[in-house]
Amino acid sequence: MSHANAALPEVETLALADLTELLQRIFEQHGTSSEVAQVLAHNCASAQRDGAHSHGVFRIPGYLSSLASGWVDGRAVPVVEDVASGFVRVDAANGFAQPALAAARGLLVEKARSAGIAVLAIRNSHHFAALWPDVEPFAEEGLVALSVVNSMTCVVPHGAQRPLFGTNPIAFAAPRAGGEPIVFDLATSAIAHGDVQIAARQGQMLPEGMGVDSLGQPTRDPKAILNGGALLPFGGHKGSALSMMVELLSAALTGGNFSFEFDWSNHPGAQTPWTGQLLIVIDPSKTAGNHFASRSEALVQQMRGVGLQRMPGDRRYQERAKSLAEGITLPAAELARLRELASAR
Ligand SMILES: NC(=O)C1=CN([C@@H]2O[C@H](COP(=O)(O)OP(=O)(O)OC[C@H]3O[C@@H](n4cnc5c(N)ncnc54)[C@H](OP(=O)(O)O)[C@@H]3O)[C@@H](O)[C@H]2O)C=CC1
Ligand SMILES: O=C(O)C1=NCCCC1
Repeated sequence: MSHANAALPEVETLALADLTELLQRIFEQHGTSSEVAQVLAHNCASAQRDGAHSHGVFRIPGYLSSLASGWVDGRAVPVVEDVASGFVRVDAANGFAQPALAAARGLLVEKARSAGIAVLAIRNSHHFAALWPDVEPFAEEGLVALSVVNSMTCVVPHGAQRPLFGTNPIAFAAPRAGGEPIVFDLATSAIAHGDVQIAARQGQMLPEGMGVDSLGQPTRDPKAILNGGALLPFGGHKGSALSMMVELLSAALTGGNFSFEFDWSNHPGAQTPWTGQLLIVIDPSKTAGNHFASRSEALVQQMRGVGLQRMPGDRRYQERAKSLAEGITLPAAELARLRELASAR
């Protein structure tokens, strides 16, 4: 279905399953195994379905240029190790983080249910996506999940002069009795790198306080941030401390790279950070019996009761419901490019 309007670019609407299948073909055509293509396509289509514009199909060119550069292995087979009662370790073998998580997921859940808590340490991995798809499914199964991943040097630690940290998101998911899981997913930078790229492409200025130029001076110009400048942490020293924690948990604890440790200069086109990821999964029945979901619901109701209009996740769930009912709308030119990429090279 396509529709045009004199003032608006032509757009096309397609079903989630069709977008997923299209993305799977793209990945397969550009050097991934069909197993990896399936996981990445599902992840990327889910982000687009939920209106995550900086981490949906926007990311496809970056995935493909990284694959073409040889920086990441699209056919990597993750190696899962059962290291201790509450710990699972995965070497992603220089592949993407999501297939590594998929390979370890069953063991992780089994351990979380038996021990009450389990930790998954992924190393040697590339994460180029939104983080909430990694935690939300655990909450749908009644578990509480927290994940962190570090990215690439582009954030100046609070009080420092030069960038060191990545944009380092933290995602959390918890079950709730009266509705969709409570989920938040936030970069520890004042703005995600992807949103700076989108603003630069659209010729828009950023709000104050997001970044600095190459001389370390505050700027609202996304191009100045991307060309030699840097981002700032959110919330000054507080976001900076959280970003430091993400580096420690995602890299030092897993055996992955810190955001400043990898050098992709010999791989022109490389865009996927080669780092690590940590997930912690908790079975709330071990401490709260059957009460956790009703207690989290009570908290949500109290928050609504004091006037909260928007919970983290509300926007995504609304976008999701709309996409599932009406289909996913993309600019027709973008969809045409995706279809070209999906056809044989
Ligand atoms: N792989 C990687 O290395 C990286 C990935 N990312 C990804 O980038 C994405 C965007 O991150 P970021 O820009 O920080 O996200 P946002 O600032 O847009 O949102 C952060 C969280 O706050 C919620 N939220 C936003 N506005 C409000 C509001 N007014 N009231 C209540 N809740 C609100 C969002 O819910 P909702 O979703 O419903 O809007 C979301 O859970 C994330 O998915 C992240 O994982 C970022 C950095 C690096
Ligand atoms: O938006 C961001 O910030 C990032 N997203 C994917 C990985 C690199 C950083």
